[in-house]
Amino acid sequence: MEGNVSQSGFNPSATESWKTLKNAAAKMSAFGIADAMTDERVSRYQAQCAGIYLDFSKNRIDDAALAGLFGLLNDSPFASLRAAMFDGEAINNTEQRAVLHTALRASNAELGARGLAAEAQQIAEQKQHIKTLSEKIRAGQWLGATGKPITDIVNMGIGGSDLGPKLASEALKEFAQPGLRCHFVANVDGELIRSTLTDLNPETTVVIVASKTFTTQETLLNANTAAAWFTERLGLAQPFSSPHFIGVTAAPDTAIELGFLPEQLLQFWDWVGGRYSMWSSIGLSIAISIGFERFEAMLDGAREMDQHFLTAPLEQNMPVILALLGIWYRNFLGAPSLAVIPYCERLEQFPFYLQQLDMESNGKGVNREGAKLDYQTGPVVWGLTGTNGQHSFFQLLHQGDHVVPVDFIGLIRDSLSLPEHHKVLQANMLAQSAALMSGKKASSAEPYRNYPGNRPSNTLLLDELTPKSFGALVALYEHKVFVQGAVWNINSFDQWGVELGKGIAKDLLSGDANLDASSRSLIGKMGW
Ligand SMILES: O=P(O)(O)OC[C@H]1O[C@](O)(CO)[C@@H](O)[C@@H]1O
Repeated sequence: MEGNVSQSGFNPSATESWKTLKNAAAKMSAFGIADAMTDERVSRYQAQCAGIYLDFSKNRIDDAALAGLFGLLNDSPFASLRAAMFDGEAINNTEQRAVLHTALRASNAELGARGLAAEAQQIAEQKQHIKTLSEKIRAGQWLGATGKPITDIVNMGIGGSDLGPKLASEALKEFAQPGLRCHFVANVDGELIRSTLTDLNPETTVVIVASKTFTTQETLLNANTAAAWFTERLGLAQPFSSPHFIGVTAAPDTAIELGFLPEQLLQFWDWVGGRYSMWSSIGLSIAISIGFERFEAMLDGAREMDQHFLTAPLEQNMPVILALLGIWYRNFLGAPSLAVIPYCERLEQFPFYLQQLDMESNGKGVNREGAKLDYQTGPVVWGLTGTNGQHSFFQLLHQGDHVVPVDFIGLIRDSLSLPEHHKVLQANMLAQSAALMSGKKASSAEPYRNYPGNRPSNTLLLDELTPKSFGALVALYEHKVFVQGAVWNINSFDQWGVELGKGIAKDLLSGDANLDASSRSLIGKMGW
C-alpha cells in the first residue's frame, strides 16, 4: 500500500475479495459445522500463543471462505497500518496521534530499533515511578497525613481509566496483599462514593485520580467529593496536595492547577488511548494490587502476543484469525453481535472491558477519509461468565432466531478452584459449545424440544490464569480489534461518538440546553 497509510482510500466492499466472500456466504446455508467436523479440521483450525490455545473449528466456515477472508485482508492496508502503529506513526488521523500502547510493553532494544528511544526513556521513567510508589504502599512505607500506613486504595476513573485496572485486579486477585484493599469508583452515582467511603478510614486511604484528560466530569466530581471527605474527617485544608491523593494523567498541568503535587503525579501520553491504557501509569492500581513484578509479567504476556501478531504467519495468527471470523459473521452472515463467555468467575469483568475496547474502537460509521460506509462495522459485544449465562440468556443462543457467535474462554488448570468444581465448570463450557454446534432434532410432536444447532463458537483455553496469560489475552483482543478496523478502513482510535451527549449534559446542568419537548418534560419531572 503506497502513500499515507492512515488515509489509504481503501473500500473493502469494492474489492473482488468482497464479492468472492458474498458468493461464499450465499453457499453457506448448506454448510453444517457438525458435518464438516473431523480430526483433520480440528488440527488445522487452531492456533496458539503465550499459553493460549484457540480452537476455531466450530465455525460456519470452510477453506474457501477462509481463503476469501485472507484475500480481503491482503487487499486492505492492514500490513502497512500494523507496521505504522508499532513504529509510532500518527495512525489516529482525526486527532493526529500515534497509537503506541504496544511500546509500553516492548523492550528498549525494540523501541530503539523503531526510532522510539525518546518514548522508551519516558516509559522507563514512569515505570520506575509505578514501581517505587506501588512498593512503598505495599510495604507500608507510604504514610497518610497522620503517619499511618495505607490499607485502602480507591481508583477513581471511568472508561479506560477504570475498566482495565478493575479487570486486572479482579482477574489476578490471588496476588492481592493481605491488609491492602483496592476499590474502584467510576460512576458519578453518589451512592457509590458515599458507600465506598463510609467503610473506609481516611487516615489509611489513598485515592488515585486516574484520568487521561483530567477534565472528565464524573471523575472530577468524585475526586472533589473525596477531597471534601478528607477535609471534614482529617481537617486537611488542601487534600489534593496531601499523601492521600495521587494523580495519573496525560495532562499534568491541569492536575497541578487543581492542587496535585508534581511528585505525586504519574504520567502517560496522548499516544496511549484511554481504552489501551492499562499498560501505562493507569495500571498503578494493578501494580499496587498484584505487585510490580507481576504487573511486569502481565506486560511480558502482552509483549509475547505483540510479537506473535507481528511475526506469525497470517494463517496461524490468533488476532488475525479472530478478526477475520468476526468480519465473516458481521459482514457476510448477518450476525450483529458477539457474546464472550469466560468460564472463570475472576474474568467476570472481561465482557465489560471488551465492550469499551471493541465498541468504542470500531463502532464507527465513516471511514478514515470521512466517507459514509456502505458496510457494517463493530458488533455489539456482550457476555457474562459461564455457567451463570447458561441460566440466563443461553436459551436464546440455543433456540432463538439470532445467529450469535460466541467466544468461550476456559482454563485448563485453576489452582484456586476446587478440582471437582473446576471440572464441572469446564465440562459445562465444552458441553455448551458442542450443543450449540450439534443441536438435536425433536419429534414433530415436541417442536419446542428442537435444537437447530449449527451455531458457531470459538474456544480459547488458557493453560492457567497468570499475569502473563492474562496480559496475552487482553493484547489478543486489542489486536483483533485493530485488524478489523484496518479491514473496515475506519479509525479505531478516536471516540467522537461520546462527545455530543457529554456536551448536552454540561449545557443541561448550566441551564443552557435547548432541548426537545420530551426532554423538557422529563426535566420538569425532575423538578429542576
Ligand atoms: O481518562 P479520561 O480522560 O478521564 O477519560 C475516560 C474515558 O472517557 C472516554 O473519553 C469516553 O467518554 C474514554 O475514551 C475514556 O477512557
